[in-house]
Amino acid sequence: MAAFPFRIDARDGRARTGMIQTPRGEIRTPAFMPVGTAGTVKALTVDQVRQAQADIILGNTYHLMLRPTAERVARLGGLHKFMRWDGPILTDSGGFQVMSLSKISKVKEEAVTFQSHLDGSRHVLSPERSIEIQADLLGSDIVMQLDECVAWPAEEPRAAEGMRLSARWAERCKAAFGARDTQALFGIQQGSVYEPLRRESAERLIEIGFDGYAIGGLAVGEGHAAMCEVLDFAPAMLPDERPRYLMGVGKPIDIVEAVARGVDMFDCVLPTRSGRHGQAWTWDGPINLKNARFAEDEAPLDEASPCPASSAYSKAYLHHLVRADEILGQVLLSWHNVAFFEGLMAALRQAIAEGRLDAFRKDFAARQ
Ligand SMILES: CNc1nc2cc3c(=O)[nH]c(N)nc3c(CCN)c2[nH]1
Repeated sequence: MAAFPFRIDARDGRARTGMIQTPRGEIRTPAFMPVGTAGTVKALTVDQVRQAQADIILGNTYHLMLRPTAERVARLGGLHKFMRWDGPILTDSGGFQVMSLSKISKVKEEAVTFQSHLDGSRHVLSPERSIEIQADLLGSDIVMQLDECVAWPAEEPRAAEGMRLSARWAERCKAAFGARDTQALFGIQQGSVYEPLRRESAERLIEIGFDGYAIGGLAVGEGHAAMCEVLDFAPAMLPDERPRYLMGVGKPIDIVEAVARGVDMFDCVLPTRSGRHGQAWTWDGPINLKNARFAEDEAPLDEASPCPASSAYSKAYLHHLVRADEILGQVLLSWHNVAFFEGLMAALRQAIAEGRLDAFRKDFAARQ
């Protein structure tokens, strides 16, 4: 197991900024990972994703094992070659997607069994199979353990049951992963909103030993305030010297507040999904280009941005594309949004390096 070097260059309160060194390139932290679920960051070429300043993207075991199958991706040279992304890729392990997407699924000690949401075919995903898919077949750089993300709200006994199953699966994933030294394996903390469960989960993961530690079980409907309450104690339970990844987060304000509480890595479909529906994220909050007020607005979304989608096209043109349901509208807004999220991460890294994160947080919250 390779504990990729993680250099922390500066701290501001509980926030950290630094860099994770991987065989396929550096990851500047705090980092945002655009989601490339089925081998594509939807509507964008890998060159546009790179130009938007993303260092790492996320792939999904669940989707790729169903289509085109992990074996086919392997026969075609692995996920990096298949999709032409030459930077680091983190893959999620599939359990969360089974619960949120597949029609029928059963969670047992041995494995999760489920029916494909595409054609109803039956599949089995065990901790060992998830590791094989991610590490051997897709060729992921950062592999996630298979876990059970319990639906919210969960009573404490149910949350404890899911957290303990995830801890047992963590053990099996570590054993299946073995001594690979060019790939990393991350554990996932569970325990819902309960501090004692979050602590037990963290202690069990640290006992097993991982290259990085994710905070799972959040951004599942609890809302910003409840998520921040958990983040007031959960990240600090995880090793200070390893990367901490908050899964599925989130809106810009969620990211800002989680960075301030010690989180280093994020992923969310929001920039691309909202872009496909006409929404653009800006420093003054989200806007929807469908709105008539943009019909003759000649200004770009952000003229200071290095991303052409943000600085070279008028809002009037984007309004037209969205109203006409033109594919280019989805492309340009997805591209702008990913660039905006990466610009937010760059601003956070700089604020931490200069010791002015609190001022940044106040200004940002006031403008959203
Ligand atoms: C959108 N909200 C959200 N919450 C998550 C929790 C987990 C979680 O608890 N475990 C895993 N494996 N993935 C999660 C994901 C998927 C991240 N791409 C989540 N997404």
